Amino acid sequence: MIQVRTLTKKFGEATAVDGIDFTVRPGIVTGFLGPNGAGKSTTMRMILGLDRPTSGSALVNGRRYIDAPAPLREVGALLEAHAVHPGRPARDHLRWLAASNGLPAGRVDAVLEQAGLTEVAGQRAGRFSLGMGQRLGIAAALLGDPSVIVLDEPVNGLDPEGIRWIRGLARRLAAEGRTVLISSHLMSEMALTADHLLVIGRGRLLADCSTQDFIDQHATSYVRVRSPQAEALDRLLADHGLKVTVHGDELRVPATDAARVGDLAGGAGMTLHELTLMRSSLEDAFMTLTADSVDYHSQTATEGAAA
Ligand SMILES: Nc1ncnc2c1ncn2[C@@H]1O[C@H](COP(=O)(O)OP(=O)(O)OP(=O)(O)O)[C@@H](O)[C@H]1O
Repeated sequence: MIQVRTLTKKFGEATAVDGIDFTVRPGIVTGFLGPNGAGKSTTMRMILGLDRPTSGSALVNGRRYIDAPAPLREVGALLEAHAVHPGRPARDHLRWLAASNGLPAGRVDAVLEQAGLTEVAGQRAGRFSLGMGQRLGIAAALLGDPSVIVLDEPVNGLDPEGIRWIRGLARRLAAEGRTVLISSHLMSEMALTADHLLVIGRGRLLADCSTQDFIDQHATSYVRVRSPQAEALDRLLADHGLKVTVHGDELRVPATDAARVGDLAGGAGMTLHELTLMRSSLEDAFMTLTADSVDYHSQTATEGAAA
């Protein structure tokens, strides 16, 4: 597992990561979510020993990554910028990595297969599309059969098929009992991929909970009611203890009260023109949560949209 304790990183006066604490557990996919510049990459780089913490610690399986005797067997990582010699065929790139890290050559074909690159293994990496390049980066991350996998924005720039592939792979790796940490700035993508969410904004941890809890807590829902007798209906619902709010020509009641609204209106002979369950999207919930932590954000309203 990964344990991060009061981890802080300052670049001069600027604090990129501000005393965060979290634990990433095995067997599930943990999503590391935050707007641009929130501190995701810096945190991941500290986990991987590429940046030195200003204070605090980041431990992988109980020790610092740089103290691991065989790092590639312990942690497989895909960072945003990965160095691949453009003239070298994909298979040779992986062979070189395996040899220089004392890993068995047999792993190369195994990870090519896992990444769906067997057919193109002889092609030069420089000719690869973005999606194939990401697959090669992931193949390299899996070379040491690591128990911990860290992927920084793996779906960035990928087409829907590539995104679905990453999602499936992450879930398979977690189901094998591995610890999987994936960063993203896309809430909707993480909601589909991650079991657990760590939400970060301006270097601070804003949420550390299961994806389901996040949805339950942050994605609000209500029932939209329209009726030509709105005023009378408002009084009727309020008389029966329903919490009604009026927004222009619509009434809103809690999501659980849809059937009661229908029953009460029907019983009183009132006409309904609409009875719709409305959900604010998770993206809205994420933007609301991180609104104060975004460096530059547009002024457009994020009013709840229908699911
Ligand atoms: N080497 C560096 N020197 C100075 N500032 C840095 C450095 N690396 C990151 N920062 C700053 O630290 C903050 C966090 O950056 P980081 O890259 O960790 O964010 P992020 O959440 O990964 O965002 P993104 O999705 O845009 O990559 C940003 O304000 C960034 O400008």
